[in-house]
Amino acid sequence: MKSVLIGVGQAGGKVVDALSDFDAQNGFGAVIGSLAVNSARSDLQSLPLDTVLIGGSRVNGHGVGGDNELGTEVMREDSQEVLGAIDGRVTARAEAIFVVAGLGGGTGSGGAPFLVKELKRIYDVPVYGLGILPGRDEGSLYQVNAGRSLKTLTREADATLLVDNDAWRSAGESLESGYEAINERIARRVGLLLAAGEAVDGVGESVVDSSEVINTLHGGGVATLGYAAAEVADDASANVNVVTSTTRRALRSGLSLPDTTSAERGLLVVAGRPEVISRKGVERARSWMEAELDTMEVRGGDFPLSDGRLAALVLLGGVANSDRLDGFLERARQAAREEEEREEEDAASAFQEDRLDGLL
Ligand SMILES: Nc1nc2c(ncn2[C@@H]2O[C@H](COP(=O)(O)OP(=O)(O)OP(=O)(O)O)[C@@H](O)[C@H]2O)c(=O)[nH]1
Repeated sequence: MKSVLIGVGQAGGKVVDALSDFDAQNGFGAVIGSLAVNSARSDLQSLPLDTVLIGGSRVNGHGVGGDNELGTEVMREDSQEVLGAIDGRVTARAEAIFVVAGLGGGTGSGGAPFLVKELKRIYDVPVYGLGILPGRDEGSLYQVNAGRSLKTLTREADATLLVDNDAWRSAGESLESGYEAINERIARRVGLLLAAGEAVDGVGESVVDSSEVINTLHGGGVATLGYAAAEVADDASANVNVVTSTTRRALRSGLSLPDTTSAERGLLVVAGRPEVISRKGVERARSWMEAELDTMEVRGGDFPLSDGRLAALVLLGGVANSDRLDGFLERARQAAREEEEREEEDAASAFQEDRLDGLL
């Protein structure tokens, strides 16, 4: 799926960089344009991408410090410049635009939904959000910001693909030190999804194409992506169980939004050498996904690759049930309540002090 990637904020820029790099290194050609937008100059300087600095007159290149309302404001004020920079990149070849952001910060969480809305007014191609949810140990400001941002992003975007920052982190890997590794995993998985149907090695029997990705995301809401890979035998007939068990792992333990148990639509992409992909395995895996997700709409297709391993990539659109998402929303609500209580206490104590001042 020929895509233009726009990163907003620090995480957004780094993930777009990792994705563009993955696509270029593999020669897929699915990423046809990229741009990083931020209110922090230093974050932009370290990226090998075209960049736009926003909010210069407000925050002087220092970022918005987690203030997501300010993040929206600076994007609104400088939106013409951002849209101008995007304009030349969304050519007639573009099939989708992805706006990528960490939803817990200020610039990305506040700026991304506003930018999505503007892009949707201008372009006919779908505009998707790729949102990174804060891990469960991140502070309450991150949870509150992400809760608010998720609500607007899912309303504005054609679909919002969520990656929970705890999902693709290895055991023992701290979040800070693990960003690079997490970004590489995001790049590999999302990069393969975008590349499915693009530059492929050889001709498969039923090659997936971009319209299947678009149809799976069509209808909006939250989407999640799962991935697992395994070694394969050289003969497809010996790989029925490899396809089914890899698909099961992708869905049960490889999702970007873990513990998703039902969705409106699904897509199974099996990547590997065409001669080792078992058709029977793909059909069984697809039926299993339909039963597992409680939907009749699971598409399927191959992604011929010369890679020695076989990978299953599952995309779920219109996520209906996810314990992880529910857990996050509860954390965000709780953090918002605590923030409100703190604000009320601050206001009350200021009032008491004012009264005392007046009496003295
Ligand atoms: N996966 C991943 N998450 C990141 C990365 N950098 C930051 N995050 C997450 O993104 C959220 C913070 O968003 P940032 O992108 O740093 O913030 P920002 O949008 O630049 O906003 P301000 O810094 O407030 O101006 C937190 O939940 C972080 O855990 C990264 O490189 N990869």
